[in-house]
Amino acid sequence: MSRPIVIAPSILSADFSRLGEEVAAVDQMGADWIHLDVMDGHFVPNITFGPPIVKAIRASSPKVFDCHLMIEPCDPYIEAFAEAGCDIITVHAEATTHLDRSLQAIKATGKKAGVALNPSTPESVIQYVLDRLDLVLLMTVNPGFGGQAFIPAVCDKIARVKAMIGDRPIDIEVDGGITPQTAPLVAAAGANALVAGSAVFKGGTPADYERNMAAIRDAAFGAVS
Ligand SMILES: O=C(CO)[C@@H](O)[C@H](O)COP(=O)(O)O
Repeated sequence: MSRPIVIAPSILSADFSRLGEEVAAVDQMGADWIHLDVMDGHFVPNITFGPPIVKAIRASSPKVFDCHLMIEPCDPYIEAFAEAGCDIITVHAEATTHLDRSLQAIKATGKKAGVALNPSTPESVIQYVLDRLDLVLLMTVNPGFGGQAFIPAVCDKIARVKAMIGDRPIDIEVDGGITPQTAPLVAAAGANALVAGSAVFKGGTPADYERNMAAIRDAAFGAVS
């Protein structure tokens, strides 16, 4: 059975000087999840924020906090992100030698577990951990920055991952270059959770966010209904 379409604004494109307000605005304007991009300047060439910021914005929205850890190592920080209020914690397969152990560590906190794959990483790396997963995040850009161009070759991988997971209740999330133009491609291939940063926050007002999220959602629905 198909999973519901989820729109997850990436706060990487929000105004960081008003982060709490920005999170509340996308929540009230239709976001299903809030996507948190955690970058370490080592696994990816950019640095964002850590558990104290997550904790500080937790009160701004009751929605699912969907935490994408672009950090290496990841295991030493899982508990801190769980305690800060993340609901889903996703680690990169490329950032952990022992993926199964990292997923067990997430599950031990009581949170949902996800694995992210860079565009060039084959989907076979998740074959033996499928039963530990709540979410597979397929990067549609190379991680590190917002505003990059969508990589269409990932659509084939989305379809292959959908076939691999079968009836398991696992969300397929995509992240990078998602717009009303690319949303139908990923939704038709089998993705149901769509992360978007620049395409949601462009314009800069809550009314823009509402319109931008609705455009992405409508485009994705149009491809699957
Ligand atoms: O994880 C990342 C980048 O590494 C993303 O979440 C970006 O923040 C998406 O930004 P857009 O491509 O939608 O602008």
